[in-house]
Amino acid sequence: MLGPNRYGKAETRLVRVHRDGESHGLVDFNVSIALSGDLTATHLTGDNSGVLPTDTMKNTVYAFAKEHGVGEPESFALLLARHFVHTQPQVHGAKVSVESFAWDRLGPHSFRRRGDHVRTTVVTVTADATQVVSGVSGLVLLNSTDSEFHGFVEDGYTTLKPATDRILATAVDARWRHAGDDTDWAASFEGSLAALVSAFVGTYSYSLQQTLYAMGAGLLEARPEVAEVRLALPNKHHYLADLSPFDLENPGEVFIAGDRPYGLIEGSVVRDDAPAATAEWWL
Ligand SMILES: O=c1[nH]c(=O)c2[nH]c(=O)[nH]c2[nH]1
Repeated sequence: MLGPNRYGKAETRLVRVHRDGESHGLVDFNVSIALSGDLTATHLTGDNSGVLPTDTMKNTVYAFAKEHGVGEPESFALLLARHFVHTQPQVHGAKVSVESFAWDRLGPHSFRRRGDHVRTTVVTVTADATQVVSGVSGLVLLNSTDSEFHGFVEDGYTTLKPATDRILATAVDARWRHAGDDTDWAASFEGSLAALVSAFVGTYSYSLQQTLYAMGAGLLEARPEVAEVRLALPNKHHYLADLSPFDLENPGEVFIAGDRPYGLIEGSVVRDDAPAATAEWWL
């Protein structure tokens, strides 16, 4: 028997220049589309009469960018997802994911790509439900103090020493599910990002787990339109360098930046009256 399936065009790279007057606008997206529905025939017999080519999906991205312009990633993803569900009777669900790369303005038509985090969105549309998830990935944060880790379980294999002052660093991968599908997406994203960062900065931490909860709760407090936040926080370990062979003291000043393995702390923070999710959306 054929199990769950979907298909689409992954990673359509779109750059849209808005030439409205002297000063150009620039939008830089990576768009992935996945459609599901009545697709049994193509899998079992090769009958493609219900298959909208993935090539067409790519074309639709570029044509819509011209016809409708491109604003917030959530709005563009909603436009595309609704288009496929509403115009293709055999398509019952559309998932559109967008990575948005930020460019800082250098002049009226000059830009510099911002090197750090990527803004993300995943929109899922079916006949009777719409779900919008926004997020950020690759947001690297570091506190050089105000972090301790001790009181943990010690068994026969434990060698970790308790830490009363350590570096806490992570690359935030956060997604948050909106309660509705009509929000000021730009303000919501900027406010959510600011809330995550401010909780990381402002939390005196006894574990990355505690910081994770503070970040999720901080976002929910700041943004009433958000129902649930999921975070994946790699613990970017920094090891105090042993300088004693050289008769040098090292009171939390020289560190070895670890690469792997790394701790991976994951969790969600959800409003107690949050509406149920209508599609899978874990990271
Ligand atoms: O914040 C931390 N949480 C852990 O669960 C953990 N485990 C570990 O070895 N170091 C840390 N740090």
